[in-house]
Amino acid sequence: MIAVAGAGAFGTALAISLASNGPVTLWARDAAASARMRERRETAYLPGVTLPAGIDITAEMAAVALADTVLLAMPAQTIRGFLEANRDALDGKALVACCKGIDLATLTGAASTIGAILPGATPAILTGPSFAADIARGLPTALTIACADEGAGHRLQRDLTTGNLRLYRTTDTLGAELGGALKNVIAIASGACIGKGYGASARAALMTRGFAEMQRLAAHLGADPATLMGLSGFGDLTLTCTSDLSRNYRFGLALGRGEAFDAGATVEGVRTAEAVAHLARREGVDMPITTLVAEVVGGRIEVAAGLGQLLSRPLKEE
Ligand SMILES: NC(=O)C1=CN([C@@H]2O[C@H](COP(=O)(O)OP(=O)(O)OC[C@H]3O[C@@H](n4cnc5c(N)ncnc54)[C@H](O)[C@@H]3O)[C@@H](O)[C@H]2O)C=CC1
Ligand SMILES: O=C(CO)COP(=O)(O)O
Repeated sequence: MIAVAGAGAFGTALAISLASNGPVTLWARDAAASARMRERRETAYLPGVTLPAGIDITAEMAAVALADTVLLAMPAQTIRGFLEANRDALDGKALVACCKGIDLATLTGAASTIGAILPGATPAILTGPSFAADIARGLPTALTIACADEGAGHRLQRDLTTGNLRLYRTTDTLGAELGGALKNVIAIASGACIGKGYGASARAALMTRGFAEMQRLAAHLGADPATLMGLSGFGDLTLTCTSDLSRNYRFGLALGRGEAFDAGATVEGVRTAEAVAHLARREGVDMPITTLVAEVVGGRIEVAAGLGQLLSRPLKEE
């Protein structure tokens, strides 16, 4: 039995896709929102999409406790608190983190966070190029399922593959969680680049050098370089840095244009930029683009001055 915890855009989209395989429980933390979704079979997160009958929408954690696999589809900064608050319901299960960010307090990704809080659980990561709006409409994509336990990884790959989601398997949870988190920061930089009017050539250069620093940090921390080259790294970076459907990219666009952005939107790259800037400094890894994004979103430097700093760095080998 599968449950999805978090009934925002992504959790609901995943539940819709999984419901084509069998019954799914979708847990929303807000009881009133849960009741509304159950009654109307729709959500403001996915306009125009009807929730299939196979999704059981609930605000009861007891319903989640019945599942053997729980997908965690909430913002990265909330995962730790959620796990701590629901230890009894979640321990011993396969917990598949679907968030893309680094925890600001611990500077770790979700698989490490799960392992630290619930030693009896099996941590896994589901990540890769996948806009909720696409998945909810049944459009196809391919994702990475990462689980250090090979047997559990095979089971998750089988159980979470659907008619529109093709899953590739790896045991490298570190590489998978880093790819998904780090690309959001580069997506903000890409949006700011376009918003400022620097053009597509500059964006391609930023994406490429951004990818170089993603790979540098991942290799330093012990991830498999091949993971970064796959769906969770290169694949998602490409999508998020080039599409208006990405909130991180659109947030960057607004920054570049000097416009305000929806304060309630989930823009993972903001806090992850700050977390990764700390991590890079602590580990002695050179990450100039991520560090500048942290400075820009923290309001300590303007986009134009940031680009000036990048261009005036000492010349080096590629
Ligand atoms: N929307 C998308 O296209 C995709 C999103 N993701 C990732 O999924 C994660 C969630 O994003 P979205 O669903 O898009 O965000 P969202 O803003 O649409 O929804 C967030 C959901 O998390 C819930 N939530 C917030 N704080 C919580 C807490 N403390 N405890 C429990 N639940 C809490 C909210 O009530 C809401 O239902 C993010 O890490 C994002 O990077 C990954 C792939 C695609
Ligand atoms: O991760 C995503 C697509 O794979 C979603 O990107 P945003 O969070 O920037 O909207």
